[in-house]
Amino acid sequence: LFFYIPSFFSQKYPPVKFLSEKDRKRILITGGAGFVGSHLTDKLMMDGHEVTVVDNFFTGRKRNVEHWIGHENFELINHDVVEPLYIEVDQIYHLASPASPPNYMYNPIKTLKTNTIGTLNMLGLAKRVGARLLLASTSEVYGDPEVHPQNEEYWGHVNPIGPRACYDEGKRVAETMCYAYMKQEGVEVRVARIFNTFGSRMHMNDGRVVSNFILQALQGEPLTVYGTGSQTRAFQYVSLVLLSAGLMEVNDVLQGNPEEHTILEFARLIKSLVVSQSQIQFLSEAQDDPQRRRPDIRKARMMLGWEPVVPLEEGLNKTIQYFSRELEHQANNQYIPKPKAARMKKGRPRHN
Ligand SMILES: O=C(O)[C@H]1O[C@H](OP(=O)(O)OP(=O)(O)OC[C@H]2O[C@@H](n3ccc(=O)[nH]c3=O)[C@H](O)[C@@H]2O)[C@H](O)[C@@H](O)[C@@H]1O
Repeated sequence: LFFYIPSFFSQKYPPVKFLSEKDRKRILITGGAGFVGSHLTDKLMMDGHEVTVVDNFFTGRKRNVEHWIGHENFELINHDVVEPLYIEVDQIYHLASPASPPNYMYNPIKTLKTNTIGTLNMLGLAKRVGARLLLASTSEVYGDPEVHPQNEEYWGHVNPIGPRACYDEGKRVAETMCYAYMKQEGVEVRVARIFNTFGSRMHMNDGRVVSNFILQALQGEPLTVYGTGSQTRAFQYVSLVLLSAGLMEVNDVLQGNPEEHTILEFARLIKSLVVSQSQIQFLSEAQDDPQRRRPDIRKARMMLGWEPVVPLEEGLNKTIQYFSRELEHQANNQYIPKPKAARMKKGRPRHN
């Protein structure tokens, strides 16, 4: 005997707001199953919109959005943005791209295609259906910056043939494409330059510093500091990025937490939050590693009333809890991956 149980009886979803036809938008999120994209998916779903996630699952994971599968407002499409996409939408959040240095350097040509052809495809879609498009850009467009802190007007200092170029230059030309489509075709575009972000749903093998240090500290392995550790970053907890939903209303604002730390300070902080006996191990520095980075968020403050809401330590503690659960989960599955050796290869010495 076969009983049909409609999915709304058997499935529990996070609560979603009801929006009238007029207020409800059809929103496409490329890279919506990734670390940042899946948090944005949650926010826009809970706000009551219809969300279509497009992901090729190179670094994104179905697990990150599985709690929405089957919901009438949600759709998940396994699709690579390098191929054109024909759907009807009102807004596009274009996040698709590997983001961590070891991931984007794994296949630089593919990273370039994703950020160039992928962005052209999404702008073409935006033009065709009259949708507004937000590009998730990055502080990496500044390269190894000569101006500190970085603001919206700074043009950056990028090595166009270095190991990071596939991503840095890919995102730079993606920004250029957005403005060309705006000026030439009248497409409404928004560019958000997002600074170093961390939080739950980062992949264990992500290779960025926060997930590496937390996993190393939790597993009693040495924390791998590249170079002297005197290079700086300003880290924001992922919930902050979600305010970028508001960025659909305001143009070109930097997004980040202006609290700047050296990587060595950061290693010590994580060690103490985890209460870990791990050593700190110094490895050779990564080529073209930006030495100082911090956003000047005056414009965001003025235009959005925007402030970092989650203090660094609180965000780190939440992320530590997330990775502890991940490790337990993996242990139950008998498979404990080590954080990826994320070091970038030093290139051939340059002749100066
Ligand atoms: O978030 C950003 O604004 C951009 O910058 C990041 O690049 P990066 O800042 O180099 O991010 P990490 O790989 O987390 O490295 C941060 C610093 O920690 C160092 N690091 C990294 C990993 C590690 O195990 N040890 C270590 O000392 C790196 O050399 C670097 O100086 C990533 O490329 C992107 O996710 C993003 O677009």
